[in-house]
Amino acid sequence: MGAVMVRVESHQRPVETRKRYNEEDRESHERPQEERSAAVRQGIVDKVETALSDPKVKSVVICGQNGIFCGGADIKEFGPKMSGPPLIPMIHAIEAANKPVVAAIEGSALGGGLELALGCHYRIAHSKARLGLPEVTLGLLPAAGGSQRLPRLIGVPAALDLITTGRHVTAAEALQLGIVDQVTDNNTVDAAVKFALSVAGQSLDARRISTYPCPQPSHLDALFEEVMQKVRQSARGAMAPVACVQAVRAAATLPYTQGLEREKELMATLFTSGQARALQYIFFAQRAVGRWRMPSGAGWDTSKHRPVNKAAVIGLGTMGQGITVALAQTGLSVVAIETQEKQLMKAKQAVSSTLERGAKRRGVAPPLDRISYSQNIQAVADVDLVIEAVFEDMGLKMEVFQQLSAVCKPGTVLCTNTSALDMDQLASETPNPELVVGMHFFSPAHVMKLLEVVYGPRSSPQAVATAMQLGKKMGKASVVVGNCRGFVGNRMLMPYSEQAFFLLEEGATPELVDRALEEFGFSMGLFRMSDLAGLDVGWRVRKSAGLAEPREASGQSARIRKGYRYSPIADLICEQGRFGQKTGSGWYQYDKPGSRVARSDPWLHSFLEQYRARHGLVARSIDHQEVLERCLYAMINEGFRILEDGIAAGPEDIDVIYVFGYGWPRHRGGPMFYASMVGLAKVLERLEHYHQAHPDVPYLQPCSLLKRLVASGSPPVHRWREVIKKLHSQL
Ligand SMILES: C[C@H](O)[C@H](C)C(=O)SCCNC(=O)CCNC(=O)[C@H](O)C(C)(C)COP(=O)([O-])OP(=O)([O-])OC[C@H]1O[C@@H](n2cnc3c(N)ncnc32)[C@H](O)[C@@H]1OP(=O)([O-])[O-]
Repeated sequence: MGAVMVRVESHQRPVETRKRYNEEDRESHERPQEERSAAVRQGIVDKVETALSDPKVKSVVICGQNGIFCGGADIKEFGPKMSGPPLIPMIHAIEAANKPVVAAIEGSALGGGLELALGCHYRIAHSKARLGLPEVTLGLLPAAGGSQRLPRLIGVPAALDLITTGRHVTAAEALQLGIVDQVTDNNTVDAAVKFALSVAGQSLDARRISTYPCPQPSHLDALFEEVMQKVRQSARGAMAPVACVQAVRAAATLPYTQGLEREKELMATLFTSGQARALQYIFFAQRAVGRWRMPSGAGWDTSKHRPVNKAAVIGLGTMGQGITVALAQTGLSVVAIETQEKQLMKAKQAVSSTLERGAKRRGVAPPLDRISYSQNIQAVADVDLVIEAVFEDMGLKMEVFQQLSAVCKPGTVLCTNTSALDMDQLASETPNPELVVGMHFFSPAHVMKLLEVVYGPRSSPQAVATAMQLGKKMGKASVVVGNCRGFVGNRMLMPYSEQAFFLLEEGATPELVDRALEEFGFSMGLFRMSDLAGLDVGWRVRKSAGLAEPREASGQSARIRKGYRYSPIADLICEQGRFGQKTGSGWYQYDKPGSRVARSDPWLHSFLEQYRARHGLVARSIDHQEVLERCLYAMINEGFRILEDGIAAGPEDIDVIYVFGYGWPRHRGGPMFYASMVGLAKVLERLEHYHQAHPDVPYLQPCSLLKRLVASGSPPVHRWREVIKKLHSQL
């Protein structure tokens, strides 16, 4: 006997076994998750010990199961008391072995999985394998020696990049970096066994990474200062990226054992932090939204999607161009329709250059030949799915849907990219409203990860399943939501921005509000974001809602709409032609139209003072706490209304929407998770406080679902779905 195989059972089962698993591993699968993970570690310890003590065994191969090496520690197992053998001594025992131990890496070697492989003497990877230390994305750091071994193996700059970003690298890049010793296209385990036999009996002194000196770049201190500054800036308050830099610094400046101690200390500051819980919540929320369900009960596991091999985009404005790029990058054939010739030529150029840039970055050929352009809607006769992205005007969209109904083959799924119009009204323009759904992309559509898939009262589960499958193919975080004004994301944005406008009336400035939101972790505060998106977009929406009509310049009625408080400030500066970056001025001023650097604008400050004087408003000092409570709690309150209305099935849906589409800081878990962290009773009390102060602001009136959750003892966020289900069953 030569090489012995130690097989690692992973917690992520390939797709086909997720729905069913065979009898023999029913026993193992029915054991609690944490017991299973502890058993995996115990299994490795036992098998390696046996192999090392068996004189017939010359070398050992560690491999995974189901084509996956190991996705790391079991996130579900994280808690105060973890059972079974700890990772670090287990990996030390492997590294100290007197027989070669080779890791056969297939699928993923991530986190603790890569740390296990770094403890082995050699690493053989399949060409399709993905490797990385993504702990920072979970609010943690590589805590099984990874932050000490990786810098010793590949150098400080490369290790800093992988550990502070958590990005996965391909096997090819891992070979180039020196993480793996060989890459194979064939059976990895066979290749590893062959390799293990070939190195049997050879000295292993030079193969124990923890004994390596850490390469010292000449400008070590300057390098760490520069990286720490960059990391602090992009982290926007996230703790883990900073701790990752400190851990790698320990590797570069301390002996291995002391570095390992430092790694442990830093991990202890992160492990139970609110941020780690928020990031791990989002990890599972991203997977939970894939298990979508409609109020009818139909869902991901009961609805088969229609095959989509050819898709069409109608209207090649900014959104249409982004959607065309995103579709072409999936390998689909795309028909791009634009009736205006000039716009068609402009769009073709923009789409081609975007695809060329993307292909160059990925080192592949641009899929330009997959797209056919036409001014004639007849060209979509043989497509499987259409995404309409024409100008946001109901009349125009209804016309397009009438034309599509006449042209498209039976069964074609018709999707609208509207962000505010009633998609069910569009469905009425077709003989098959069951085939109509919303696919609400976010600009730029080929970059932004979020996709709201909107079902109307007549949308079929199959049409929803088809849109969700296409969203997955585009690499989107796709969330199924019901049809209502603004769906989920934009609907919650209304109370958020309304409060910000009211705060300006009461004495705040755009700078103060934005600073509070950016310190909270948003990449951009509301006013800077609005200037980027264009103030005319929101103005058009307020006009179509009958809110923005100009009224006489002073007195109470200018600030009342439909009996409730309203702030016309944004409408008034739009009337001045101030639409933000695109016009060179908005809530801030910019050097010239199109420039992105926002500077305080004295004109806007004096405009606010005159506005307050005209309406008899007295400015008062407003602190960051009030800005956060009013803007975020009003948004959260609307989130509860959305859950109550069944427009979103659970808090995870809302949180994934806000993290992937609205810049909500990921390390804060999303608006609903944040509410659970703050404490629902606190959120309710503060809303009641502000509603009492502003009884003419209905968005501040606490939602009954929030009251119900508080009354039932504020259950943890992952239990809200039960309360909501019970609520809906009683309705
Ligand atoms: C000491 C050490 O330093 C530290 C402390 C650590 O090691 S911290 C841990 C570090 N490891 C990670 O960050 C890797 C996280 N996982 C992934 O990135 C991906 O999963 C994947 C590996 C690239 C596969 O993607 P996939 O698209 O093929 O399938 P999936 O849908 O994502 O996953 C399939 C199923 O497996 C579940 N799952 C995946 N990884 C898991 C993990 N690490 N823990 C628990 N569950 C996990 C997931 O929730 C889903 O469950 P369900 O939804 O079916 O119920």
